Amino acid sequence: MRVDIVTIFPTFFDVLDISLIGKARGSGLLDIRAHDLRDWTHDRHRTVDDTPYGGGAGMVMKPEPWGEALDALLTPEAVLIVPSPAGEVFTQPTARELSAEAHLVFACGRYEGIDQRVIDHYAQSHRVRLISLGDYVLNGGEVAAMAMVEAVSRLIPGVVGNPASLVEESHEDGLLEYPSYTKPAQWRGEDVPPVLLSGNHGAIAQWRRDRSLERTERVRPDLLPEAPGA
Ligand SMILES: N#Cc1c(-c2ccc3cc[nH]c3c2)n[nH]c1N
Repeated sequence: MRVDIVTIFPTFFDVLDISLIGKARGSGLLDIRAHDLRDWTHDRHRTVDDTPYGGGAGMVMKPEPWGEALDALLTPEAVLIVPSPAGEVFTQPTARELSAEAHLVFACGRYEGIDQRVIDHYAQSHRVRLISLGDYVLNGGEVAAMAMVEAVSRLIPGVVGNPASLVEESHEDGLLEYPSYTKPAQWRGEDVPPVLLSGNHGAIAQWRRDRSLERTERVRPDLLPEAPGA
């Protein structure tokens, strides 16, 4: 998978050089490139923003640099992802969907956002998705893009060593994951649940399912599957 990220803070994505994603980049599984939007400006101050038409506080990102950048980076099959609080909320199904794509291009806005004509222009020729990380306000699209790149990349075969570890995770089966334990068997007077030491794999699987349902009912009842006939 190729991922291009356009931002005025390209060094923000240096962290993608480490850990599993860094290894996947090294092995060629992932081709992730961060680009400085200002490389597509032509004035002495490398200007990327201007005052909003209609007045109001803040600045809006100019369309010209974005047009030159996206013309240079978009391929016909690319999905253009614009992190935005006005977008669809990013979920594990969204991550799985995007992990099947060959090319993702992230347009990370700042200030009050990107001139709407950029989104409208590329929607005529490409799949464009406005995606929100959640219902809270960030200062720009970079944090959201980073989260999405990690959530999508880890689903690509070969990026995470043991694919089985992707199965029993929160949200992968639509529920929150069960609690996990490791050695020592006793710690500060607390014991590991005995069933986990029993070697009875059926009982362990059932205990884990019960804990997952219990946790989901308590913390995220909205994730519970509808009762049949509800
Ligand atoms: N995704 C997402 C966002 C944002 C966001 C995204 C882009 C820009 C550009 C200027 N301000 C932004 C906020 N806020 N909250 C979210 N969940």
